[in-house]
Order: sequence, then structure tokens, then C-alpha cells
Amino acid sequence: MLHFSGLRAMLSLSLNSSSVSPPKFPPHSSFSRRSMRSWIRSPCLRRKNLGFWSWPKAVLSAERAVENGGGKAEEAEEYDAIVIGSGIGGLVAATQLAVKGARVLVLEKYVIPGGSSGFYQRDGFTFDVGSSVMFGFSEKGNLNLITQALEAVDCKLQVIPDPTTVHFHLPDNLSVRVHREYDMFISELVNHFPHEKEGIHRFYNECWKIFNSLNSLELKSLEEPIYLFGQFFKKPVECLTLAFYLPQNAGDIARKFIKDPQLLSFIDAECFIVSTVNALHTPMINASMVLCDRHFGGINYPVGGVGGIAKALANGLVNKGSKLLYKANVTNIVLKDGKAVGVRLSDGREFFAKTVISNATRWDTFGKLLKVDDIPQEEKNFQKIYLKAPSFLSIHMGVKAFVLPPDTDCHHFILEDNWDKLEMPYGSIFLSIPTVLDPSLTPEGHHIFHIFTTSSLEDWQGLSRKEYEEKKELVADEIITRLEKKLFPGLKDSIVLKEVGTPKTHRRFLARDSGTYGPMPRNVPKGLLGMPFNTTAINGLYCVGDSCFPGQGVIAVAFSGIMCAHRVAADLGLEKRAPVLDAAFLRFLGWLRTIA
Ligand SMILES: NC(=O)c1ccc[n+]([C@@H]2O[C@H](COP(=O)([O-])OP(=O)(O)OC[C@H]3O[C@@H](n4cnc5c(N)ncnc54)[C@H](O)[C@@H]3O)[C@@H](O)[C@H]2O)c1
Ligand SMILES: CC(C)=CCC/C(C)=C/C=C/C(C)=C/C=C/C(C)=C/C=C/C=C(C)/C=C/C=C(C)/C=C/C=C(\C)CCC=C(C)C
Repeated sequence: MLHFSGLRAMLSLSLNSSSVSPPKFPPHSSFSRRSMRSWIRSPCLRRKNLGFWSWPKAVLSAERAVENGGGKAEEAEEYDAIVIGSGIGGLVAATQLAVKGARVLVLEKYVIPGGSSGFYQRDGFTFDVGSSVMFGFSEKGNLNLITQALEAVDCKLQVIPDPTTVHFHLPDNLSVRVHREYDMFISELVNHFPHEKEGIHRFYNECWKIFNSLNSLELKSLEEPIYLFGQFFKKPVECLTLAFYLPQNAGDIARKFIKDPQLLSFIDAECFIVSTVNALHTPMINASMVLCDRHFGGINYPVGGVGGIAKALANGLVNKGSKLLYKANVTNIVLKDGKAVGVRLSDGREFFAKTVISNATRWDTFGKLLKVDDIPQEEKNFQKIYLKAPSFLSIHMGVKAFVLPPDTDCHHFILEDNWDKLEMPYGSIFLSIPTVLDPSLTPEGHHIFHIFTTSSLEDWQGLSRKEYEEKKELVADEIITRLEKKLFPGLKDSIVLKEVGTPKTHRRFLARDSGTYGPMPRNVPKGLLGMPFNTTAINGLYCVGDSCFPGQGVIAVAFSGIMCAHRVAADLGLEKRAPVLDAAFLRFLGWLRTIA
């Protein structure tokens, strides 16, 4: 049997013997902050971007989507695939399958699509439920998976480039702006750590090596051997580079080049904002993806809000002849002779399909939807390696515009005085002000503050209704006070609207076990090696979303959707497949996960 360290040594050898081409990027661009701001504010864009009530034509309103997508699905019909949940993971899997000719039915518990990438409106303010930081949404390369997913259903959304991915406010008054222009970011970092100039270049260059390899591949299912071997044949150096880094973490690689503890803590913060764990626990491939895409394609915000992505995909799905049913709460996955053949809803309706894809988390899928005496060994292994990442306390606020100093950035990460608090509940604060980019999200003279901080369900359990409401107010007030002290004097007086969500809110509205935002390694992981792909131990049942490879993040779940659709299409006979090779290869991948 091939031992893990042997495999790693073999890959290392083959990498060293074949010369890895130097990074093609970082790019040098003449992009200027001022020119972008004036472009954003150009009357031409304003005329087109007027927010929610003037979505691009292809996007349905929530109400119309319910009417059009839902209501018409017949229980007697048999579909090629049923998708449980319309998060970005589920929608990408569904639309990709629909484009390949499959008949798909998406069942969503809530009244609009998008899950944690959805939106809601109050008093003229349009809030993103979750992230406002969109990776993979550019016009360039192979990794713009959100753009590609939309294009597949003939959709294109107008976007606004963000000049600064995030502005870090860290202990010892370390303030770092991650500029869209790579050179500007690197020189700002080198200014803070001149003695680590070489280490900084070498660490980020290592990230570019991985990013460039990823960006050179056509991304499809890593569980489909004909495709994967084809990629190895066409791009051997790039594939071996990725295989080499697959079991590695960003923190170990940073430590090869960097010694300064404060700079290593900065790299921890860089990883934490996308993985909720430090760099030693963050897979190097994931870190490279986000640390480079923000400079390659850049972070781009969809005009009118993030909710437009899910709405456009939902609309595209219906236009391709598939169906989407809202207020459809799946409670059971129906098995026949051990194979997933359909689902049962809380109102008793049943739908049947050749395959079932769950966009619910793996904990929900195997803990609640699948009624079996014992969960499959593969899932036990997954739960042994990964636990549920914490949920968030989120505060959505409408504020008066006076509170924003000129040139405030859109996204901020605040860790005030102590690096040790990075991973503690409420230790750090995330803040997005999407109206810096798109003023159409609020009534004139206002901004949106979306504040979030990690929090776990346990902290909110066992309280009476009154205690729960009081605690929400108290905790939110503490967070707002911290922000007021650090960055925005007068913040409290500027608030015109405030809504506080807890892990219970996330659990209720997103149907996520404990309100979790995905898996987090229990111990130091072997990079991405332990992450399950889309197939499961149950014949006909697939998973998609953030508890599948490569994990949390909108672009990550979009990739999971693309991979899932490819594997399912192959199993449905809509893509090439080699059954004997498949069985052997899936067994090999299963074995690889056991050594993680
Ligand atoms: N702050 C951030 O950066 C941020 C915020 C939000 C989301 N995100 C990213 O989005 C990712 C999640 O995307 P995703 O696609 O995996 O999942 P998701 O949670 O966004 O979507 C799952 C959908 O499935 C639906 N659902 C669940 N169980 C169901 C059932 N039994 N019946 C019917 N519908 C059901 C939910 O209502 C939801 O709409 C997160 O990991 C996160 O990284 C990031
Ligand atoms: C299989 C075998 C054995 C071998 C093979 C080899 C190969 C070829 C491999 C390959 C691989 C691949 C392709 C991979 C891929 C990957 C990917 C794509 C990944 C991705 C990732 C992504 C991510 C992770 C992302 C994330 C993001 C996030 C989470 C975000 C978030 C955000 C936030 C939170 C915001 C912040 C805010 C403030 C600050 C305010």
C-alpha cells in the first residue's frame, strides 16, 4: 500500500525534476483608485444600476420566482435530479445539470433563493444576508466560477470593482489595506515589515504558483477519472503542483519563509477571514485561491446586491426548462433498496428522481434527512476530522451617511488589542459597507453597516424569549461600541435601522445545523485531503455546498456545484464515463481521505 509520506515524497520529486514555470502573475496594472471611484459614480452606471426595483431583465423578483418556479411541479413526474436547497452550491449544480440536458427540480424551504447568499429588504434598505465579498466574479481566467455559472444560463450581471478587498485594523495599530493592485498591497506590507521583504515575496509567490496552476485547468469533477487523467495529460506540471500542495496548509508554508511573529499573525488573520481558522489550519490551495484572485480578477460587487446572483441563477434554471419550488421543506430522503430515489416534504408531498443532491450541510443530510439506523462510515470519518465551524452574530444596520469618514473602504476586519482573541467568539469584528460601492442599496444619505462576529449556538440556548432579546441587544451594543471607539465616532447616533441575528437565526432561516457556516478541522488537517467530494456512500445521493471539497465560501461552493453536476451528469449518461475505472478511482479517493 502506498503510504502517505511516500506519496508526498514522490510528488515532491516529480515537481523538483520537472521545472515549475515561474508565476505569470502578479499583474502590474495601471489601475487607479480614483479612476475607479469616478467610474462607479458615473451617471451612466447610476442610470442602469438603480437597485432592486430595476434588476437586469433576466432576474425574477422573489414573488415572480415563487409563482413561476414553483407550484407547477407534479408529484408524478420523474426528474433526473432533485436538488434539496437553493444555496449557491445547489443552484450551480442544478443549472449546470439543466444546461447538460437534465430535468432538475430544486426544492427550497424558504421563499427566495440563495440561502446564505440571499438578501432581504427593510424600509428601502437592501441587505445581503451573508458575504458581500465576491471572489470568482471577474471576466478573466478559468477561476471566475460565479461569472461562468451565470453565463451558462445566459446571464450576466453588472458588477462594481472593489479597490480594496479588506482593510485590516489589527493589534499594535497595524493597519493594512489589501489593495486590488498586487504591487500596492505588497509594498504596503513591506513598509510595515521591511526586514521580511524577501519572506513576503516568497510566501505570496508560492500562492501565485498554485493559483496559476488552478487557473490553467478546466475545472470539473475531481471524482471523474476520464476528465482528471485528461487534465494530467494536458497540464502535467500544474496538476502535480496541485497534488503536491493538496495535503499542505498555509501556516506551514508561511513559516518556511517568514520569521516575524507579528507578520505570521497577519497571515493568520488573512486566512481567518475566509476560513474562521488560523493559517496552520487553512489548506494552502484555498488560501492561494483567495489571496491571489482578489488581485487577479479582483473582488467585484453585483449591482443591486449579492442576492442578484441567486435570483439570476434561479431564473436561468427555469428558463432552461427545469423547476424550482419554494416553501418546500424536505424532511426525508426516500431510499429504495438502499438507493436514494426521491424526497418527502413536511406537507407530505413526495417527488422522485434518478438522483438526489443535497445542498443541506452533511450534518443535516446524514443526521436529519436520511433516516437510517447508522450513518455511513465515510460520514463518521468526516465528522471525526471536521467539526461544525462557529456561526455568526450579525447586525444589519442602516446608518446616516455623516458617520463615514471620506474614503472609507467597503470591508473591514477589526481585532483591537490582542492577537490571542483572533479565534475567540466575539474576538474580532467583520464589517461590510456595500453602499460604499453601490449607493442604490439605501435611501439617499444613508449607508448599510453589516457587522458580524463569530458566535456559537450554545451561547444562545436555554434562554427565555425575553432573556434572548435582552442578550441580543446587549451583545450587539458591545460590538457597536467597539466599532464606535475604533473607527466610527458617533456611530450609535447615526443608526436608523438595526436587526440582530444570532446562530439561532441562521439555523432557522438557512436550515443549517447549529447555524454553522461549514466544516472546520478538529486538529491540524492534511490540507484538503480529508474533504469529501460530492458522491456519498448512499447510491444515488450526492452532496453539494460548503461541507464538500473545497469548503466554505461562495466561490468554493460554486466549484462544488460544478464538480457535482459533472459527476452526476456522468452517472446519468449525459457525460463520458468509464464505470470500471470509476469504481476503482472512487475507492482510491476514499482511501486517500482515510489517511487525512
Ligand atoms: N460572511 C460570509 O462570507 C458568508 C456569508 C454567507 C454565506 N457565505 C458562504 O456561502 C456558503 C454556503 O453556501 P451553500 O450553497 O453551501 O449553502 P446555503 O446555506 O447558502 O444554502 C442552503 C439552502 O438550502 C436550503 N435548505 C436546507 N435544508 C433544506 C431542506 N431540508 N429542504 C429544503 N431546503 C433546504 C436552505 O434554506 C438554503 O437556502 C457558506 O459556506 C459561506 O462560505 C459566506
Ligand atoms: C484528486 C487527486 C488525488 C489529485 C488531483 C490533483 C489536482 C488536479 C487537484 C486539483 C485541485 C483543484 C482544482 C482545486 C480547486 C480548488 C478551489 C477552486 C478552491 C477554492 C477555494 C475558495 C475558497 C476557500 C474561498 C473562500 C472564501 C470565503 C470563505 C470568503 C469569505 C469572505 C468573508 C467572510 C468576507 C470577509 C468580510 C469582511 C472582512 C468584512
